[in-house]
Amino acid sequence: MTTAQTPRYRGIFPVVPTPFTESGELDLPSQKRAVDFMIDSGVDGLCILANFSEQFVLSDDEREVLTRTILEHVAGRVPVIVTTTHFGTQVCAARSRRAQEQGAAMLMIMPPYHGATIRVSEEQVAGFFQRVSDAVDIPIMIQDAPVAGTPMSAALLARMAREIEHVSYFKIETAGAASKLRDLIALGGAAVEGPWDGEEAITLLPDLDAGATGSMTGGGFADGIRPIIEAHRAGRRDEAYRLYERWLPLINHENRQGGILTAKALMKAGGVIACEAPRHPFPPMRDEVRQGLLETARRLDPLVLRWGR
Ligand SMILES: N[C@@H](CC=O)C(=O)O
Repeated sequence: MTTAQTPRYRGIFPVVPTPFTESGELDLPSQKRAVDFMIDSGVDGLCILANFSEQFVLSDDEREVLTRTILEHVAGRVPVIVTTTHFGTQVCAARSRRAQEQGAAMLMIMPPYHGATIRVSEEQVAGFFQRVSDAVDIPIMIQDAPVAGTPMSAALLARMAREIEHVSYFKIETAGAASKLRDLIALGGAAVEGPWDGEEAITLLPDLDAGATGSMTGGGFADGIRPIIEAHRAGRRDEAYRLYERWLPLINHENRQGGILTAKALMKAGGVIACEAPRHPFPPMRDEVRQGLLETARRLDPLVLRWGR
């Protein structure tokens, strides 16, 4: 049995952004360069089709193209988590099965939600994950994110970890993430193979102190965040703290200012991708926000600003 001491995956698994052309088409050459840059920046793995990949503006056909293109291009260099969130259990199970066939290492899934008000009970949430788990043979990461508007208690998450075969990783992005990670680890024990955090690493240090073994960050500067995780893992807490202090302005900018478009703005500035535009109706990044982002990033000399030059 896999135990919490020997997780299959740990470390930094940033979200891969989805580059579009100015006219809003998928830009696959830029997509491949984004992936190559991210691997060069030192990721332990990648996550595709997440919210920071703008998954909500992609068609089903485009999801298929992106998954195939990225997994073929990565070609096993690092493990890839594929997000398969959908409200419908059958759709999510089919998406998940397909992602597994294409080579996904893990699936990331939010609980079922639709719009601002359509939600289901805890029992239905557990039943949803049970059926999706029954359809696959790879680990499932439950994404506990405010965007789903579905509060899941640590007790519910721990119960699903214990009772549902492939539910074993948890990305906790809610307020008070560190306390929730502590509760989840205490309640779930070895069934919680991967207690992770997200939210662009804005709560990374408290979450690592709480026992997080992985972090799903933004895609632009793993070369800055990975050393924090490694220093902490090696017990060099002062060094982890110093590094976190150094990178926190950029992490904070992504979490609170640049948001979903941050990685693409950095990659465009560094010559990694051709265009940073989002897809309509998502608004482009304001010039002042981009200026602040780039000024903050230049102080740190991240690889992203040098990789394509
Ligand atoms: N990092 C998360 C953000 C949560 O909504 C993601 O991209 O899905």
